[in-house]
Amino acid sequence: MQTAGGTPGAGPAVEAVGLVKRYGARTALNGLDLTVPRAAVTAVLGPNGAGKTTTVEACEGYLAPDAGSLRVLGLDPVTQGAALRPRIGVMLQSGGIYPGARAAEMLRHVARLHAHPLDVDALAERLGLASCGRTPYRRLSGGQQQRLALALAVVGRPELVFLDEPTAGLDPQARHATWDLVRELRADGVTVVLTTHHMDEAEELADRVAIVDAGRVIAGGTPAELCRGPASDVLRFSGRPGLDLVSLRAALPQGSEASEPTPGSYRITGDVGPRLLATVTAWCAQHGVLADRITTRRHTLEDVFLELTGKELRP
Ligand SMILES: Nc1ncnc2c1ncn2[C@@H]1O[C@H](COP(=O)(O)OP(=O)(O)OP(=O)(O)O)[C@@H](O)[C@H]1O
Repeated sequence: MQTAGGTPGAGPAVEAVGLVKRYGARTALNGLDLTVPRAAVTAVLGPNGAGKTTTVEACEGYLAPDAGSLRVLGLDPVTQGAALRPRIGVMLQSGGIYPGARAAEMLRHVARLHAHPLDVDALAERLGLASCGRTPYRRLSGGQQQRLALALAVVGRPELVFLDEPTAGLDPQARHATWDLVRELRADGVTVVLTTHHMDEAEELADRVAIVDAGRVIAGGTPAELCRGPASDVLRFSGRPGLDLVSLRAALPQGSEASEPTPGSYRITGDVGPRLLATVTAWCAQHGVLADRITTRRHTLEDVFLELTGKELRP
């Protein structure tokens, strides 16, 4: 799929510094800093009410921040919205579509507003919308409405696409079709910003992740960078109680730590990989220890999220 995003411009796609947005006494954004690189997928994660949708809506020019600076494709979304809007695609969580409009008509209408739209029929086909093209929006299933919103966001070949929870409520097949489309957009040089509650979605798709909590970005980086945080991967095994931990620690690679949280149950942290596993089993063999129930668990984005926000990712 060819899009207009193939020639990335200079500078980040989004640069937010110290964004503040208040609704009466409630502060939705509390000094939010966010940089979104071009031609990559950035996932914005956060618990309910963290400020994800508010951030995206500010980027789209739907609301004006009370303080801070915001540039999207180098433009101010509020004062330069007319120049910005044709270059971005927006998929909202819900609403914004006339209930009586038919899916195919809507797609063709939006395609006509752009100079180099995607092939409408091909897009409808791949998102499973071909069979419901004549169905009014209000009669589409929730998943079909969701996929139509995605199609409307990308049909104009935007440089930058905002997808607010793009797979919420979709069945696994539609979810994978959405993921494939996002990967293709990125391959074509499009910048994608998506909010999600699904950790697997962020791990599958995102080049970069920003974790938002209480109106601020509290951590950011590649998924691998975030997972390399202070709490590391864990290898556990069982053996006879009271093993010589001093000797075991001495055998482990630098940066690893061994402990016996409960008698006979051992926990080793560090860079859990084939080398560490081989070291531990070799040490056990040397010391006549039959290590039982060996498990390894890599530190996931979900663990990082929990540690940072104290909250489960899913609502
Ligand atoms: N129009 C509004 N009027 C009043 N408060 C609002 C409005 N929009 C958002 N808020 C509040 O601002 C905060 C941030 O909301 P926002 O929708 O950005 O969070 P979110 O991270 O997208 O949450 P969710 O994961 O539930 O979609 C919340 O406390 C919310 O109640």
